[in-house]
Amino acid sequence: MSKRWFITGTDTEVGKTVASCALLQAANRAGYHTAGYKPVASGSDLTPEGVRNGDALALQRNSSLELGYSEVNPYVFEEPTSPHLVSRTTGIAIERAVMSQGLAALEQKADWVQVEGAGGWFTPLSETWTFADWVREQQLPVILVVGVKLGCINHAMLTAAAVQAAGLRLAGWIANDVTPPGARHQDYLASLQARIPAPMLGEIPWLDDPFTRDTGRFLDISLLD
Ligand SMILES: Nc1ncnc2c1ncn2[C@@H]1O[C@H](COP(=O)(O)OP(=O)(O)OP(=O)(O)O)[C@@H](O)[C@H]1O
Ligand SMILES: C[C@H](N)[C@H](N)CCCCCC(=O)O
Ligand SMILES: [Mg+2]
Repeated sequence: MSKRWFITGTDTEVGKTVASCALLQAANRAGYHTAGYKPVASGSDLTPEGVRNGDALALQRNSSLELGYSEVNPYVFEEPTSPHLVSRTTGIAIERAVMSQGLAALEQKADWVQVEGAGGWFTPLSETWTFADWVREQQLPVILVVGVKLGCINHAMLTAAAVQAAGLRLAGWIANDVTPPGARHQDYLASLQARIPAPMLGEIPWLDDPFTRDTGRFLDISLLD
């Protein structure tokens, strides 16, 4: 049985991909055969190889297994907006079955599969369902990435409450420093630690090059057991 995780965040642009790459690096170091998965990506570029999303490419690069692009990212949209909107505009319906088949295929190959969502917990995938509905269907344990800044305590508590209301396990959370530490930084961390009902796996500092550095060392994945 593979270990499976769903990586959500307190918002879009809070470091889910940075933290996902760090988690993959930590799992690689622990000897897992890892695969990253970005089922739905919006905000992508047309390249000679086809439409490519930066998150998916980063997950592909940091997976220990050699994975084809479409294995990592079945739904790729160019416009950087909410998936339900770009799905409507392009006429390409996002189907749960396709998302689930992609996950099942990676589970055949990898013993550690990490799924990155899009935006925050309730990002809509159509007029009638959200990413959270699929996570619930899949019964994935959730890891929450908190972009540490003013406002994140409320967003973290709302997300933790929603995950628990869905009957899912909040397995851990990661503090990601999206700015240089300000005067209240330690107070924010302590406030989050006191309120998020899951272990803090680590803190990723503010870095010049968060995608090219060895960031796995900032996380303790043994806390996920
Ligand atoms: N620890 C960090 N240090 C410096 N910059 C960071 C850090 N974490 C994230 N960033 C910057 O913040 C931006 C957003 O990060 P990232 O792409 O990981 O967010 P995301 O939550 O995955 O966004 P999306 O919702 O689009 O998937 C990136 O430009 C990244 O370089
Ligand atoms: C384009 C962006 N970077 C993400 N890929 C998608 C964010 C969806 C947010 C939906 C919302 O809550 O408004
Ligand atoms: Mg991302």
